[in-house]
Amino acid sequence: MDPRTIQEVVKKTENSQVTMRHIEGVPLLGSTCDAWDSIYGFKARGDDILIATFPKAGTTWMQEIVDLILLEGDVEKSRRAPSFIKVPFLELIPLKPMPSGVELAQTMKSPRVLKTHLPINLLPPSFWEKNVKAVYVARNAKDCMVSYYYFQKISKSLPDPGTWENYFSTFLSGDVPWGSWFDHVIGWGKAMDKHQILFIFYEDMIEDPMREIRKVMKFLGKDLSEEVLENIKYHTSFQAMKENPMTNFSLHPNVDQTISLFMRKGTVGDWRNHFSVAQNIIFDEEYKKKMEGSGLNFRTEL
Ligand SMILES: Nc1ncnc2c1ncn2[C@@H]1O[C@H](COP(=O)(O)OS(=O)(=O)O)[C@@H](OP(=O)(O)O)[C@H]1O
Repeated sequence: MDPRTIQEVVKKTENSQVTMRHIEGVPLLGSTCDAWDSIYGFKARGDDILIATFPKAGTTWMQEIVDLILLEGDVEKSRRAPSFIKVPFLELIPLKPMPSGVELAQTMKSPRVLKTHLPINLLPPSFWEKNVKAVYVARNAKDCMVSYYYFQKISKSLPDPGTWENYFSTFLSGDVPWGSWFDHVIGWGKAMDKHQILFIFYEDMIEDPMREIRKVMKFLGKDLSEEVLENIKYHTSFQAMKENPMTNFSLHPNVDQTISLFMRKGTVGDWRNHFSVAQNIIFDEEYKKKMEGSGLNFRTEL
């Protein structure tokens, strides 16, 4: 990316105010709400591949895996641009001169890989009209909460998370950008019956990345050699992505990594270092109520 573009956005961001509003009861960034008609009216193509997640569930990791599968393991080509440019973020409206997700997607050749954090009920209908394949990555809520807390501290596009104590309640009540983790995973989980959705757990990716990469490969209709798959696994490991400027967000104008890194820990169970005993009890009670009958089994440790 042109360094002048980055500087321009950094300056504007410093003076901008983050606002949140609602679309159908879901809290979203004000800029997304302002542009809602163009986002909801987005024209998907039949060969698009959608990566859908609740924030911090492993989106960037899956983006790299999908990109490398499509490129049949060509690492050089995968470094053609930062992950947030090569995979347009559908509902994101960054400050000018950065293009919006929709604008970026419209200029791209097929097959496009697209990112969204939208809950299923807000997804532009053209995705299902065109029978687009979607990979949904789900991560347990406790680790998502911790990861999101740190990300809200470093992202200038998101509201400040406040104290951990306050954030715990805010997250649990679903008052964070993109709303309730519970509604998100349950909604996308149910949609598996009707649409081409591959549901992948972050915890499974940590446990056995090769197994999960193979699932994605098959879903995308590819057949790659063991050697290529090993290479993809290596280049999408936490360490490799942490060192790669194209994936570690060091080139992102709205993320200040002096407080915390984007590639922060990449583990299962970091919530134990943040949840108090009381918070854990409150969380588990709420979780039981909300997730009963969902058929989804999340692991909070391996
Ligand atoms: N390769 C790999 N292996 C393991 N973990 C990884 C990997 N890549 C990203 N991550 C971790 O994913 C978290 C960021 O999530 P997202 O990419 O979904 O963020 S975002 O919502 O798109 O901003 C964030 O989690 P935390 O470390 O727990 O904060 C990243 O470290």
